[in-house]
Formats: sequence, C-alpha cells, structure tokens
Amino acid sequence: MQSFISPVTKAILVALFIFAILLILYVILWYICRDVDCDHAALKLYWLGLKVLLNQLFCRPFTLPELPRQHGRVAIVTGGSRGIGYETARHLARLGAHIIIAGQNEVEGVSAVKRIHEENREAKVEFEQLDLASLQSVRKFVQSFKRKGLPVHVLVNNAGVMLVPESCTKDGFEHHFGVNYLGHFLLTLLLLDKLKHSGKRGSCSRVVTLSSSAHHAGEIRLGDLQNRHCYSAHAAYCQSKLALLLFSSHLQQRLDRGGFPVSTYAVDPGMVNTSLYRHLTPPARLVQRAVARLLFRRPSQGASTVLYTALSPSLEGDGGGYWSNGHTAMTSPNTHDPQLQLSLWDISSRLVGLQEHHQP
Ligand SMILES: NC(=O)c1ccc[n+]([C@@H]2O[C@H](COP(=O)([O-])OP(=O)(O)OC[C@H]3O[C@@H](n4cnc5c(N)ncnc54)[C@H](O)[C@@H]3O)[C@@H](O)[C@H]2O)c1
Repeated sequence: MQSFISPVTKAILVALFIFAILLILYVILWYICRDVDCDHAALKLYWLGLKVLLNQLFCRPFTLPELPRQHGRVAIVTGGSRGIGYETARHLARLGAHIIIAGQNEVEGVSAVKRIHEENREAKVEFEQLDLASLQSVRKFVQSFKRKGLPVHVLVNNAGVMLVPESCTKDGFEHHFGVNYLGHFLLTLLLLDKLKHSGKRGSCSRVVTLSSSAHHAGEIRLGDLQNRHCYSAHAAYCQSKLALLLFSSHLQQRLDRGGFPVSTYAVDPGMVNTSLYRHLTPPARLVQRAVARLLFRRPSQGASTVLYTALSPSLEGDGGGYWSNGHTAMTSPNTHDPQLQLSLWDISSRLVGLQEHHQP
C-alpha cells in the first residue's frame, strides 16, 4: 500500500513524538522532585540519570581485557564488602593480589572474605575496620595497615553513600562530603608515602577513585561545602563526586611535579544495580526498581573500568583522567579550574588537620 505521508512529514512527526516523550518524562521528574529539591539539584540529577540510562541502552558494556597476574602485589579496596567494591576485590583476588577489604561493617566484611575464600581457597584476602565517617577511624586504619609492613600497589577509593537523610559524620561534616570525599582525601594522603615507595618507573602504583557522572550536576561552593545554605542530599552527593574528581586530577599534578611513580584515575562505573539506591525517595525508588533489571549494569560490569584503570599495563603513566565504560570521558568544565582544585585541596587539608609533610 502506498504511503500518503512524505519522508519529511514522517521525520517531523518522529521528532515531535520524541520531544513529547521527553517533555512528559521531564514533568514526571519535576513532580517526583518537587518536595526534595533545592536549587533544582534533584531534578538535574534524575535528568542526568535518564540520559545515562538511554546511553546504556544503546551502548555495549565495556569488556575487560585479560589483565596481568598480581602475585606479590597488595590492593586496598574501601567498601569492598558489597556492590562494585566486592566485585573489584573478588577479581583482584582471582588475579592473585593480596586484598585488604576496608569497611565499617565487620559482619558484612567477614562474610565477603568468606565468600571470596569459598570461591578460591588460595585467595589472600582480609578485612580491616575503616569507617570513613570518622577521621579517627581513618587514621587508626592507616596505622594498623602500616604495622603489617606491607607495600600498597593499588588503592581503590570505592566506598560511598548516596542520598542519605541529612546528618553529620562523627567529626561534624555533612555526611556525603565527609564519607565520600573527606574520608578518602585523608586516607589517600596518609597512604601516599607507601604508594610512592611501592611504585616504580614503568610500574606506577595506582589510586582509583570512584566518581560518577552525577558530578556533572555538582557544584563546589567553597564558602558552603557542608551545604548549610539550602540542604539537598542530591546536591550533596553530586558535590562529593565532583570534589573527588577535582582531588584525583590535582593529586596527579602534584605527584607529577614531584616525579613520584603514582598514577591517579577517576572512574564513573555507570548506573549499576546495587544497594547505593536504597535511600531514593519512595516514588523514585519505585521507578528505579522497575527499570534496574533491564537497564542498570551488573556490579561486575560496574567494576570493569575500575579494574582496567587499576591494572591495565596499557594505561601506564596515563594518570589524571576520568574514565567511563573503558574510555576517557568528558568532565564538567569546572573540573579543570586549577584555582578551584587548589582552594579545595587547601580547605580539605585544614578540615582533616593534615600536616605539610603528608602533602606531595
Ligand atoms: N551504583 C551506581 O550506579 C553508581 C554510579 C556512580 C558511582 N557509583 C559509586 O560507586 C561506589 C560504590 O557504590 P556501589 O554502587 O557499589 O554501592 P553499595 O551501596 O553497594 O556499596 C557501597 C560501599 O560503601 C561502604 N560504605 C558506606 N559508608 C561507609 C563508611 N562510612 N565507611 C566505610 N565504608 C562505607 C558500604 O559498606 C559498601 O560496602 C560509590 O562510591 C558510588 O558513589 C555507583
């Protein structure tokens, strides 16, 4: 049968249809966010999530190439007892590395160690207590690790929380800022002498930090890092992920200036089906659960770019970047602002009470 609609009219109708769908989705998001929003942070985060999901629908997940055996090498994975961190630790253990799972929940940590041992009797894996919501706990973890006399070749700053209700860490910092960012800032800098001594030219030790595409919706307000002006858990999460990205990039510049054999990588694991989403508002959680099985990545897929940046010889000496789905990815423009990086670094050092000699 002959069609009466010309190709141009067809294209216009398709474009109008897509526009209408996007408009409807935007209005739904706006409705879901209306009670929790502040400076449209929630709306921006969910809109971003929608774009990432569409991208994941059409883009194949990155397939991890074969990675070298890791015998004699030591890796620390924060929050390695579940989700992306667990899959990262499991894979590293399979490759023969000695793994320290660092987490705040001992029961979960011990169970993760047991599961890895069940799969691989030879695995060298242990759990160590680390609560990133307490600077004292971070310092205690580093002291206890240093007493073991082990080197550290890979540090994976993986642990994180998202959209927890408004609360403070033991040191009085906003929870996302304190756990996701400041805790890892202090941990990395306290371990830096170990990382410097464990790496060598041609085989740098590596710091892999889990950021997120959510950083695109983030803003660093140097005068209000605790988000006290107008609190939104959404804005706080996005800010913490942007701060991690600025930290990772600035740390690489400092290490390069000192000629130290340590490389840093910031990673977006994609949207992965883990317990990270448990604090979403009820309507958003309902939608997330409905689409998660179909569109979200599995934790092992989320861990693949983490493992790639942590271990791939092809990335040797190629630090300082932001990686997603096995490739370098675009960051938000303010990530490259050197003054912002430096100011954030100085403020963070002061907040965690870091001595000069710990800074590269
Ligand atoms: N899941 C995703 O879609 C996604 C997307 C982008 C970025 N990320 C990032 O990936 C990382 C891992 O997240 P996930 O999806 O596996 O989530 P998850 O909730 O499964 O795991 C988070 C881990 O962090 C640990 N943790 C939380 N608070 C801690 C604290 N105070 N001290 C020590 N450990 C603590 C938890 O115990 C857990 O092991 C996070 O940094 C997250 O922001 C995840």
